[in-house]
Amino acid sequence: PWLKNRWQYRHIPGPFAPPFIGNLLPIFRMGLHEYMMQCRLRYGKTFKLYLGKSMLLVTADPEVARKLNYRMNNRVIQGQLQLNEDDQINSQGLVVARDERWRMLRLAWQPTFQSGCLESYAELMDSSAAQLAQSLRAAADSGEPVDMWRELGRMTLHVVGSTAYGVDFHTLEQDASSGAAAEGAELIQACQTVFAAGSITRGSIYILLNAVLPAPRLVGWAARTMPDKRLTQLIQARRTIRSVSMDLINKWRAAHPAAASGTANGTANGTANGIAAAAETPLIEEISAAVPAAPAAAAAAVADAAPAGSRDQAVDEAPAAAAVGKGKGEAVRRKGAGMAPGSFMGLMLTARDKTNGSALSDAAVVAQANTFTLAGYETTANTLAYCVYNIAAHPEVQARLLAEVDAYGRGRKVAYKDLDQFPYAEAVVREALRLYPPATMISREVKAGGFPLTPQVHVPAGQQVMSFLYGYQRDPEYWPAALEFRPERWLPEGAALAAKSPDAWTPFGSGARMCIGWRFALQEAKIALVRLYQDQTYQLQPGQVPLALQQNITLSPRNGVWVTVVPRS
Ligand code: HEM
Repeated sequence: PWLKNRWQYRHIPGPFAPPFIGNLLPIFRMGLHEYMMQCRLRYGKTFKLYLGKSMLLVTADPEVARKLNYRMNNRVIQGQLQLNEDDQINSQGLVVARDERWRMLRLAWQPTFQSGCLESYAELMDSSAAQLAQSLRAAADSGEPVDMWRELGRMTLHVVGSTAYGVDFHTLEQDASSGAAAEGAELIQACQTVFAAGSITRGSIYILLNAVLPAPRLVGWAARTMPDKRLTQLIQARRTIRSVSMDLINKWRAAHPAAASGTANGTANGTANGIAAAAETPLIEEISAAVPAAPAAAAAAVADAAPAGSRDQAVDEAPAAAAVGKGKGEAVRRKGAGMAPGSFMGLMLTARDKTNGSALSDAAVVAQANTFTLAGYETTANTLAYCVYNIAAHPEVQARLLAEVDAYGRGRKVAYKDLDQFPYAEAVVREALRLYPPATMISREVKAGGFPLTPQVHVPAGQQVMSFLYGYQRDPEYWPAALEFRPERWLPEGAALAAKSPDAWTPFGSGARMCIGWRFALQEAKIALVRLYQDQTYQLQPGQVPLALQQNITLSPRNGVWVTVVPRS
């Protein structure tokens, strides 16, 4: 395939790539996102590069990316090491699922993100943000610098616990040395490890070998037999997250005995924290007996949803660059069927495949919960950390944000009905997502019929194409003052700085497979910004401008965002 690829795509420009290692050396040196940016500048909007032995076909043209994302529904998850049952479990999550299975899962997830639910999450998000602000107050008193990236991660995980599962993950407690707070700290550590250790450049040597050597089984065998430190940490971290998910299933079953009684392993067999027990729990097991009907609200919501994959639905939902600042999502304020916070697990456990009536196995439910926990943790924490960094680095932005926050009222809860009162905070979030998109590129597998990547190159079915959104979101062809942090470009007054293409801002992807949590994330970020700036500001520790970035699974601050917390008078 290596030789065939090189021949077949010889007309697509790209850097010289030696066999096996491909372009890994410069990628190691400057990071994948920066290297791809260089390729974009040197070779144009369509190029190829080699991530070890695998070729990446890349488009940095937002219009081509839109066509690709709307037409293709599967993504390729590259070079996964198959180590243990956690890999089998995680391959069933919504991010990885394909075709009909993905469609079924997407429908099952959807009610969680409808307006009715988002409304009920607002209070929980507000409470988590207020708790974080309160805990940062202690840092203000002591004058000790804090890493806002990590602090914000404590909050985003707290929000996942309360909104999706109706539990307190205890990640916001000040003293994490024992009890539930220590378990919360363990969960945070596990999430951080998954994101840090899963990358080619910073992860286990076996992840690198798997990218380079054309012998995945051999590498898999060696990794299982002689795991290195990073891999051992990764395996342990995944086990921790899975245990928490399993514990949440058990808790749900214990709290809903009537609904759970119909399930094969519907007994609450967790220990106090579930972490020890879950490792022994037989996970890969189908729910065989009659399954209770989905909760009425969920069923109604699923029935109402447009068929996933339809272009209309995606267009309706997509937060296109051009639309922002005008209607600001009236469409997304449609009232959905209200689900109580914490219903995610119930939705998953009672979801059924319409085609054959089967329920999700426990493994599949664990996979969805793992996905929610991880997706809800890292991306939003990164986004908010980029906001804090940029606000601190731009005094004029901070002044305007503070004016908006003060106009609402210091110490006041941020209510869902008032979210329209923070256009500037929203502009800050959108601008941070433009310059620092946590996902720098997204993948699609070309389906039958192929895809016209350029007028000369028709990509055949099965091939992966990446949309390099980090590239076009920073491209002066689409953005005036492209590399400047200018939130006003998202407001009517900043029309001269607005995007020149409605497709040039896609931090959440696009098409039917677009991020399912985008409204959740924007809402959380906005509420958090208001709360965090009500009583304090954050001053950057010296030496952090420009911010050092690194591309692991997400684009994250390489050394965190270190600030001193300054109380407001
Ligand atoms: C600022 C925060 C976030 C960013 C920047 C982000 C970005 C993305 C992107 C770029 C994709 C791929 C879209 C595509 O392929 O077209 C994605 C998918 C996904 N995101 Fe997010 N995301 C964020 C927050 C969240 C949250 C809070 C959740 C909720 C739990 C979430 C859950 C997911 C899931 C499940 C998918 C896969 C959807 C599918 O394949 O159908 N994300 N996200």
